[in-house]
Amino acid sequence: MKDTPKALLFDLNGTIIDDMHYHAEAWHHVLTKDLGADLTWDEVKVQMYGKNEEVLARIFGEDHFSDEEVRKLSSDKESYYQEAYKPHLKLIDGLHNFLAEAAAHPVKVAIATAAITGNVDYIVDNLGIRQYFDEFVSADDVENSKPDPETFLKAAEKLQEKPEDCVVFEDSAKGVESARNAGMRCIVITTAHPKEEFEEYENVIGFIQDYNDPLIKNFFQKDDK
Ligand SMILES: O=P(O)(O)OC[C@H]1O[C@@H](O)[C@H](O)[C@@H](O)[C@@H]1O
Repeated sequence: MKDTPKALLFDLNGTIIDDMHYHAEAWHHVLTKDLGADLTWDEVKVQMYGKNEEVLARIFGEDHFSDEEVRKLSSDKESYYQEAYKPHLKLIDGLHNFLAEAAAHPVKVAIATAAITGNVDYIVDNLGIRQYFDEFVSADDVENSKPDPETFLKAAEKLQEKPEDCVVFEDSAKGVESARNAGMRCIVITTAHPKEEFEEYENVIGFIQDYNDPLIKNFFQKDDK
């Protein structure tokens, strides 16, 4: 790849694993069945970005729930999600090879996600991939989640790299927007959203369907010369 980055920042949900459908199901259950909100499946999907407390505040208003209620609703949502997704837990095709290849190159690697630390641990430890990551930034580490740039800026800071030396891997428009706000280039994986949804983002440098794409196969080519 031209201008090989010094750091790779991976979003988690939809980017490392193809699980956004299960987040949508869990949110739909909590919001419509447990809380009785009048929201369609598509409306739930539109609201489903950022930290869990941000999702709840967007839908019900800032002070609608107490902190305790927010914690309980968030924990319910993650329990539904983890139980439903567990039988399907697997890395997106080609990612294991790409992470192993990155480990053999002078590039730092982090997970930078809107998910809570409990979900990061659940995914990373069940898949046995913790050793591939130098740092983790989750919902619990930031004041404002995506599309705010804080998640990606914090990851760059932890890795001691500049935003322009980072490449972000993302699957959602709000995530790409967050990377843009952080001044970072972005490769979009089209697991959950088609290419057309990203037209307005000039920081997108490529689209992949999975990590067997030629863009990924040739990622470190310049280094190897
Ligand atoms: O930043 P990521 O890894 O794409 O995570 C996004 C998702 O993280 C989940 O934990 C939230 O409950 C979802 O609402 C959100 O969409």
